[in-house]
Amino acid sequence: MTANLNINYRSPIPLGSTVLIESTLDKEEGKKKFILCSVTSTDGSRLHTEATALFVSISVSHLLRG
Ligand SMILES: CCCCCCCC/C=C\CCCCCCCC(=O)SCCNC(=O)CCNC(=O)[C@H](O)C(C)(C)COP(=O)(O)OP(=O)(O)OC[C@H]1O[C@@H](n2cnc3c(N)ncnc32)[C@H](O)[C@@H]1OP(=O)(O)O
Repeated sequence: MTANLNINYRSPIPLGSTVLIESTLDKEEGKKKFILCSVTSTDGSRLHTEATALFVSISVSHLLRG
């Protein structure tokens, strides 16, 4: 489940562009997973977007709690 999501838009992406999206697991602490993500031009020369996210593992009962 997404607990936190931060996105920095560094340069515009022209309509119709093909981009490269890379995401990596930065670290894991128990049920917390910290993810890094970037969107670049396909040759990697231009950074469009970078993001960090925290995902927390949950049980089905967490969803049912509402
Ligand atoms: C680079 C460009 C990016 C774009 C790339 C293009 C690709 C595009 C594709 C995709 C786009 C992205 C798509 C994302 C879209 C997201 C939409 C959704 O995901 S909709 C769901 C929204 N999320 C909720 O509704 C959760 C609501 N919150 C909850 O249910 C709970 O708060 C939950 C599950 C998050 C945690 O609750 P607990 O009861 O299980 O656990 P507790 O004890 O509160 O927290 C566990 C640990 O996590 C930390 N924690 C929790 N929330 C935190 C937070 N916000 N910041 C920091 N730490 C947090 C706590 O401090 C705790 O840490 P300690 O174990 O003590 O070390």
